Amino acid sequence: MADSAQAQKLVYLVTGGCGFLGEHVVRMLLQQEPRLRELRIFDLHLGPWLEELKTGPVQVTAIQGDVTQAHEVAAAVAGAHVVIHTAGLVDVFGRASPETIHEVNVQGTKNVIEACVQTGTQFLVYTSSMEVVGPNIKGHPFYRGNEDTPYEAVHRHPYPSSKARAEQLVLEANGRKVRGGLPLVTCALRPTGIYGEGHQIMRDIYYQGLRLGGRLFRAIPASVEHGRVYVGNVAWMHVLVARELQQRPALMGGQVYFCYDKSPYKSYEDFNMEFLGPCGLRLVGTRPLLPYWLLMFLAALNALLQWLLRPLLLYAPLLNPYTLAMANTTFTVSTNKAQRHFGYEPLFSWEESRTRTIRWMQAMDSSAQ
Ligand SMILES: NC(=O)c1ccc[n+]([C@@H]2O[C@H](COP(=O)([O-])OP(=O)(O)OC[C@H]3O[C@@H](n4cnc5c(N)ncnc54)[C@H](O)[C@@H]3O)[C@@H](O)[C@H]2O)c1
Ligand SMILES: CC(C)[C@@H](O)CC[C@@H](C)[C@H]1CC[C@H]2[C@@H]3[C@H](O)C=C4C[C@@H](O)CC[C@]4(C)[C@H]3CC[C@]12C
Repeated sequence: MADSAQAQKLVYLVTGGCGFLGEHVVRMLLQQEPRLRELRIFDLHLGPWLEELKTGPVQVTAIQGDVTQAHEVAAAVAGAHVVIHTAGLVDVFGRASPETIHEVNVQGTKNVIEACVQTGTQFLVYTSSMEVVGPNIKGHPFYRGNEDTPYEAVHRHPYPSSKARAEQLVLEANGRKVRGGLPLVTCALRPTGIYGEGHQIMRDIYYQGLRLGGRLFRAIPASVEHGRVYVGNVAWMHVLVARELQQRPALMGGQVYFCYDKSPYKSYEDFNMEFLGPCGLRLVGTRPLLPYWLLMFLAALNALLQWLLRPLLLYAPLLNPYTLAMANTTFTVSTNKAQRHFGYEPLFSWEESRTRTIRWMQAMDSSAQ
């Protein structure tokens, strides 16, 4: 066993380390990566909770920065052995312009790649998304597919388009020579809909239900399966893939892996009720209460209102044409590629994932009262 000084020798950088997923990746690294000497957390918005991490044996370096600024990224990457790039603009609600989404998700990823090449960082893990595959603009279902399932990945929306381009750039960069002459080794992880402690959309849906007297109204047929994965398991997969990428570059370099666990296949709304129900909410209707054409009309009306009101205020409801299409299209994965390539097994069972999420929501509820 190498002595502790030799064991703790690696510098990791997590971009977006203060986000919903990023925070779980940061905490998982500190718990599960024994070779960590320094953990750099790069984010546009640093969280106050970072201070509590600075009391441990690992040097935790918080870096406030913008991935769209190449020089800031290069300064943060310089000297890192591994970069986990989770930073991104996750917007399907029309909050940011298409240009801004592209600038952050695509140009920001280009800046991370070039920083690795210029400074000699050899390992890069990118947080991609299921949306790189689908649902496509034709609404084709993807039923329990895997990384090799044929599917017409056609996108028009800025967010999935930006994620698809960024993933492509990361995978194409695999094998490029970095400073010092060694090859850059990259891979991309594709989470489906992540849930768990800190999930803002779940929080928004909960408060929407409270405003409606503890009721949510079914809009999507229960038969439409939507892939979900617990944030702790996604974080664990990031830590494991970053470790094993160093051991098996030939096998794992340039590969994509769906993030998966034992979370059940359910509709988006029914799945959410696994957590919202124990918090006192009720989903009204065993089938959609409104016909789909009326939902499409209301979604289009929301999009029109957003456009009309934009000069005055940001109106960004959950229901818009894109989110309705997404929720209404089956997209689930069934794969074991991560297990076959780098021995991934979920760290948290479905029961643990569910319990942890419910506890978070109940704590959020009690603090809100
Ligand atoms: N939430 C999901 O269901 C889901 C599913 C699949 C993939 N993903 C991907 O996971 C990653 C993290 O998503 P999330 O849900 O945690 O989102 P999030 O918004 O909670 O976190 C994103 C983080 O990136 C930071 N960031 C944004 N723009 C930045 C910039 N210009 N420079 C530096 N930092 C910047 C934000 O401050 C935030 O802390 C994203 O790349 C997203 O596409 C998310
Ligand atoms: C208003 C109803 C129709 C309601 O059911 C809408 C739900 C809608 C807000 C969500 C349905 C599917 C979600 C997306 C999915 O889980 C995967 C995603 C990929 C990830 O990279 C980012 C988040 C998201 C786009 C996620 C966003 C919320 C939904 C659209």
